[in-house]
Amino acid sequence: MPETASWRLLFGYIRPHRRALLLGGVLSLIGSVAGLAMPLLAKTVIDAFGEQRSLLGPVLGLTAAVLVGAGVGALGRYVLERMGEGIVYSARRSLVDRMLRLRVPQVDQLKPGDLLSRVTSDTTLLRAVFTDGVVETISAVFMLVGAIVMMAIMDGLLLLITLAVLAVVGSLVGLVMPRIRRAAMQAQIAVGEMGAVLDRVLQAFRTVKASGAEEREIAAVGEAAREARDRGIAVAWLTSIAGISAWLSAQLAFVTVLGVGGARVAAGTLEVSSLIAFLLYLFYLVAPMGQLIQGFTQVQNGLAAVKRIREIEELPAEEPDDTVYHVGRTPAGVRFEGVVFRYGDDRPIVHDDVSFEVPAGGLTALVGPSGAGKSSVFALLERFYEQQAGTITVDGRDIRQWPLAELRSGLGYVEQDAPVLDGTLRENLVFAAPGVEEADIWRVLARTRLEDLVSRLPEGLETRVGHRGIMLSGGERQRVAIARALLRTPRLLLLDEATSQLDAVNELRLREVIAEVATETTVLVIAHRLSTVTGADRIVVMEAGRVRAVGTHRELLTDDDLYRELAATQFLLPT
Ligand SMILES: Nc1ncnc2c1ncn2[C@@H]1O[C@H](COP(=O)(O)OP(=O)(O)OP(=O)(O)O)[C@@H](O)[C@H]1O
Repeated sequence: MPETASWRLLFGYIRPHRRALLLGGVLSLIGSVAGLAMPLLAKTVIDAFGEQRSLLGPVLGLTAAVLVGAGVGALGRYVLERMGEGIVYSARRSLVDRMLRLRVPQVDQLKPGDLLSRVTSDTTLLRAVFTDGVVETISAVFMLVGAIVMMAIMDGLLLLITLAVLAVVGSLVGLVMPRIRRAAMQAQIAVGEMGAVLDRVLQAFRTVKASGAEEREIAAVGEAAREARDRGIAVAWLTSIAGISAWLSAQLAFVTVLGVGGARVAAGTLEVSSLIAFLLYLFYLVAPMGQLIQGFTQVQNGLAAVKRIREIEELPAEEPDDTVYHVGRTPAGVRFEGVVFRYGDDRPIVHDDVSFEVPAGGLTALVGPSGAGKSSVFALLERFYEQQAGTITVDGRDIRQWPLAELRSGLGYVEQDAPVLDGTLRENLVFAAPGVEEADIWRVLARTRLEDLVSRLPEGLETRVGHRGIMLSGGERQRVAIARALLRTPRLLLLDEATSQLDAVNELRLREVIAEVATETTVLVIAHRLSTVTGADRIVVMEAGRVRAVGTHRELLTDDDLYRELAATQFLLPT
């Protein structure tokens, strides 16, 4: 991946904050200038002392430099930290925006825990790039150049010695930096991996316990944490090698300058005050060199983080569309014609020339053995995936021609294991139709037989249902999902095995509900239990990616062997 693209993205984040960066940078520089003036001012104090002049002026100058240096420096720091928080905020906003618009096939390939760590952990590293990274680097360079200029004014020979030492440090740091970047990238990957392992455990918390797998999973998370620690240590190790070399070189330069300078003072070719000021400047080099190394490291960390953020931002995403579509309530008709579909070039074929029609209104059922490709029909209709060949039309119009948001706003979708989201029951119900009227909520609750549940709950509709609706029973969760889809007043309701977790009484009621809904809209239901769909207007029998028969329950009992077999195993054959 080209570095320039990472830099471009990095500066894209800074653009809205460039004034703050400038202000913070200028304040920090003023602080540095004040710091830089101190040895010179110290020299004037010493000289005044030696020449028995008034100390008032030089001491006041020195005090002012100390106060300005500290005050302005602190203010500059605050401005930069504030800007850093702003950058993290906008990076998180844009990353989350992108993430939620990613296409389903891309998200299939990603690990949720790793995605989470990119939003929470990687973005925080951006803060340091500009506060500790770029600004500190600039101010360190300024300090270094300033100190070198001052030293040049004082003594050329001593400066040469110092520069020779700096050259050694510079080349060493140059060698270490690419390694720091690689290690920083690996450290971030390791943190993401740990997030992914942890997420896996938390998603299957009960199964982990029931399988007695706690120890193994603790070890797996621990292993990922150890990896993250080791990678972090590698960065720290490389940074300290660079840091200690800078420090040692400064000490070496100090001793040499002291020796050579001392000899020259003894020979009378150098003033003591100049040697002291020179040595002070030499010490001034140590801090900026450390700062420079720290700054470089932060920039490397930031670049590694930006690379991980870019990986997500560069994935194909759906176009944002905030148009409010008024799709009406007229039932929609659907047609699959010669559809060929597989989930990826290297995946087996899922739909092999699938053609069938769902007329507007009424109840159509999709049945067939597991893996026949029934749920994939819904995934294609929602345009989560694109078919490789053939056409799918809604109301006679190719779904690729519909604005995505308009297409989806006419669909109610209850997926297999439809999730209930953490939040209140009300939030879950109005999730797909936020502006819905109270009366509509109660009408749908009555339809899905959820009124009893609501009256039993301590806070009614405002009761929190827990992560993934854990405080509800399986059947209740499923009915909540159906109610949610119905509140969208869909033109086409897609129910994927919607009744599999309901008890016999509720299933019967729901069958009535589906029949009722089918008088108002088009209902396409996937059912394993044929009992739910025997009354359907039309049943499409799928097997191994093909449509093998279409008809009513009665017709199929006589015409289709597979259907008869399915019915026989479910005790549905007429006696
Ligand atoms: N996201 C996916 N990525 C890759 N392959 C998938 C994906 N979803 C489903 N498949 C594969 O596609 C095939 C058809 O799956 P599909 O869910 O459509 O079948 P189904 O008829 O609904 O089965 P079931 O009744 O068991 O839910 C299966 O072999 C499955 O492994």
